[in-house]
Amino acid sequence: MSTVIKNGTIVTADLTYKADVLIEGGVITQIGPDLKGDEQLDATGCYVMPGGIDPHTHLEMPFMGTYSSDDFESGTRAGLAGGTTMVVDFALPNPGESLLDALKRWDNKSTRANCDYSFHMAVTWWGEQVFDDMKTVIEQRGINTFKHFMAYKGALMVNDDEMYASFKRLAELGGIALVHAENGDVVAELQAKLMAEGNCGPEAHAYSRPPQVEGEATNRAIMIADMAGVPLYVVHTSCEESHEAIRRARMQGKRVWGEPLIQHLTLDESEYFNPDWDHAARRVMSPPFRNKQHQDSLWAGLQSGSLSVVATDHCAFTTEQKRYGVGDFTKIPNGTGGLEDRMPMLWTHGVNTGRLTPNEFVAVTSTNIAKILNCYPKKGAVLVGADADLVVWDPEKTKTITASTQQSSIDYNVFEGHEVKGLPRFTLTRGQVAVHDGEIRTQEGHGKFVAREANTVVNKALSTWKELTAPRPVERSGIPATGV
Ligand SMILES: NC(=O)NCCC(=O)O
Ligand SMILES: [Zn+2]
Ligand SMILES: [Zn+2]
Repeated sequence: MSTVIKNGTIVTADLTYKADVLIEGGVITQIGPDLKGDEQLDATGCYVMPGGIDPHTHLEMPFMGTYSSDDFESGTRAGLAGGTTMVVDFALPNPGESLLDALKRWDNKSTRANCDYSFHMAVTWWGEQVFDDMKTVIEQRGINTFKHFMAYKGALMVNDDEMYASFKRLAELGGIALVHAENGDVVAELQAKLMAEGNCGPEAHAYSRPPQVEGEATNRAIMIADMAGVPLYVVHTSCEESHEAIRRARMQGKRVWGEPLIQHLTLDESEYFNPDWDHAARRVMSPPFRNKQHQDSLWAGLQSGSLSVVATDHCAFTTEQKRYGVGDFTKIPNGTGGLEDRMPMLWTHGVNTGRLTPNEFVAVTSTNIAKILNCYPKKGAVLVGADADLVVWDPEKTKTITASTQQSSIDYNVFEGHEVKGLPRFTLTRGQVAVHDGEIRTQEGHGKFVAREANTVVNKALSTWKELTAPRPVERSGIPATGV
């Protein structure tokens, strides 16, 4: 069966033009005028864009004594409802667990996905087993991205020596390092101090994680990555201090990318001062929301290209789960949702305000990350041969975000009450219509794993440069070289 999207305007990261799109067998087979298909989708007045890719989700994640509430079924359904057609989740090994055993658990959970997905592998401890497993994960499982938590001391955090060892191994294998950049030692001290002083509420979560802890860790990760010779992707960049480090590194030619979240772009720290404990705790995430100056910095980064991708870090906990931290903010499970809202919120606050062009919107929600992760143009493109992961975007469609109509399984929405203008008319996952003019038609289990090869063009360029500039002994006549 074929499907044709008619009368729309195609918007990619670099082009805008009128054409129909024909889809057969889940892929785009023709782009041009007057195409015909068995099923017709009317895109009059709409943009036809690559579906969103959210490179940062935690679905059914074991964390802080519980599991995040959206699983691969509800999470990907939420994504599709908002125009996202691929998610990348983090496989987290327990201490001492092999990377491959952790992946088996993620394989089992992801069988329920409604859209395509991939995994990043987390390095949560270091040893010979991890060193060996990394090669298998890259070469046999098609995962080229490895995350390192510089925070969550006593749980997921790795130290500098572990991080350097892992980064060097990644450089050797052609992988990409990811970091959650916060100084976990300083955060732990600040948490203890605040609690001892009677600062126990959700606002203290923000006090315990000032921009400096993020700026310091981002700088450190950039320098360690540079010494190891590995490309670096900094997740959830929330503040000027971290952005500044990324911006400077990029200007120096270092291979570094930054990923702001839609939450940090559109919500601010005043949420934590809300007199309602539940309201504030529901917004506890790391890094915390910041002030307007930091938000302006993030927007400017997207405009200028010093920041590359907008994600969600979707990690949704119910109010009941958040209440584990009543009386002790350090026990509030960290995380917020956003999968359904990322694209409409970014369009509303980015494109409708003139901060982003529609093409830049496509770049930061889909194409840039597809290139970084090495799944372009299968994903992130409107091209013949690409997967038909598409969103037919109606720039006139409006709604007020509310938990009562959302797909996510939690009982609130951090964007509750926000008006958005710009929403999907249709969302297609490999050619299958998952959202049809407001009606959800997702199919559990439709999603397939997207394998991604290592040794991307960026890896190759960086290793060529590092080889060229490697320290070399100076040949001196009459003095024999020694050493092992
Ligand atoms: N971000 C957050 O608060 N929770 C999810 C885990 C992480 O990414 O740090
Ligand atoms: Zn994180
Ligand atoms: Zn995360």
